[in-house]
Amino acid sequence: ARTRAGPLPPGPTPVPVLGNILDLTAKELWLAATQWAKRFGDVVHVHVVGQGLVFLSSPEATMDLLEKKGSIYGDKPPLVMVGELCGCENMVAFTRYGDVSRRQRRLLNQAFGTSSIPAYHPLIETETHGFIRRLIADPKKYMQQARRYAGGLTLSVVYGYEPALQNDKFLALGEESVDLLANKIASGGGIWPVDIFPALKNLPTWAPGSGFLLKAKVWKAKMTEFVDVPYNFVKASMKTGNYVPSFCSMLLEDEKKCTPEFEFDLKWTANSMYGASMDTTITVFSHFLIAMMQHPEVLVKAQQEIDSVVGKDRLPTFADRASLPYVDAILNEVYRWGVPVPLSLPHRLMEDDMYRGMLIPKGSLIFGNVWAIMRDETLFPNAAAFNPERYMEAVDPALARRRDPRSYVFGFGRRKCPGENLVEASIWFLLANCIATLDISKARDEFGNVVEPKIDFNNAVFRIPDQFDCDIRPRSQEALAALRLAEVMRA
Ligand code: HEM
Repeated sequence: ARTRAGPLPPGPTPVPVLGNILDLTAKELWLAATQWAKRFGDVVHVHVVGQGLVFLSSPEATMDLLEKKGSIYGDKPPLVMVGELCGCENMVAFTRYGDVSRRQRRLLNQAFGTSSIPAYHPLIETETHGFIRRLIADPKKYMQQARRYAGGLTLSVVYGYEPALQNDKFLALGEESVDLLANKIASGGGIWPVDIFPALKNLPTWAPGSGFLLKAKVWKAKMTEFVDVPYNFVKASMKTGNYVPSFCSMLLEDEKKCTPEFEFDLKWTANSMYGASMDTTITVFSHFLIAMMQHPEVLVKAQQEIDSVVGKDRLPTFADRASLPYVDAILNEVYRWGVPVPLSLPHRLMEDDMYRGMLIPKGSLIFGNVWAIMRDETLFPNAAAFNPERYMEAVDPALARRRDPRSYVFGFGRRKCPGENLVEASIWFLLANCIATLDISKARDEFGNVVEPKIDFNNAVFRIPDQFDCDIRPRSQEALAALRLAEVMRA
């Protein structure tokens, strides 16, 4: 048993009753959290209406707590509305730490461990080249195209489902469910009045204020449909023997294992990946576009690297990766500079814990402040600048690990992003092929004047920029021919 002794970690002075709720309404909360870290240190405690929040803003603190003590820092908060009422309690990102979450992680590790990733390479190639072709055809709609790419890649990797070119029904269902989840069910961190006053869930549906119960019923039906429909598609296509290998088919192959419990875990785990891959992928891609627009010299240097290693008559493949260090440096710097999920996702602490003489109380929500670490001047001199050259210098392995953005941008410990290995392949391939085939620059107005892109962030969880102006066009006729050739060779 732990002793409840010691002061709480320092933090901004709470307002009576409301706690620090005023501090938390700030846009880009990670900026405020980083200011607190400068004033109070790398472990900051804040409370909101009785809920403790702890922000960890250094590699040491995230490592010591979220990683090394992962078994008590791996829970998620109980969410009555999101979990119980809307049926999302079995989505991987919301499952409480325990048997279900361990079984889900086992499935994910099996299907997305490093050794399984090459099996997905053909799917990644198809989806990426299709995306680039659509980008070239309609560059103004790059955001929409990126959503379609992220959704299509996930559907094909998870269910072996290749979306139709127009009005695909699974993509439409996916969009609707993700929108529901992100903007309705779990907006504002997923905290509803019923989470603070659980008795509200017993309100009769005629009572004033019970509207959320009716909403939950409709939303739950939609989420369940999105869990069942693509899963049933895999099962049906496996029966006919005509199917593309996928996360689900790989795990369903051994029929003896197919107990109802196994299938329940599998279909919820599969579904969780759609929402988890959408905004994250789009955020990373957007930061890549912004970086290339703002640093034409970086794009040119990477294009020269590809031209000299790969040549101009074909596109980069996974086999070229080791010979393209500058492309990898760009990938690193896009992760570091873009900081896709700046406060990661909160973990719930399961027991009182003592750290450097401070008490971190059971039930606190713990945020890894990835933003603060990625902007740490001692690790990254001139941290605000996009500069891939910083990853071209040789440094000792320990320092390389500390500066590797993958140690942070995919989250921490027992909840670390299970899609990391897949992303490592798919985003690398996307960047390398965009660099090989596209010119990306600031847009110009009708008089030919450069339009400075307006970059603004309005999402509470992802550092996803609002739509900005950007000029995307094919780099050359040769690049277009190489793209056509790659697609023909596959067909
Ligand atoms: C560049 C793209 C991506 C980034 C930056 C990213 C980042 C993250 C982060 C920061 C978390 C929270 C980890 C934590 O709580 O400590 C997370 C969780 C998760 N990610 Fe990703 N992710 C990406 C793509 C994907 C993809 C493609 C998939 C699936 C194929 C995926 C599946 C998941 C799942 C299921 C979780 C929940 C894990 C849990 O709570 O146990 N992610 N991701």
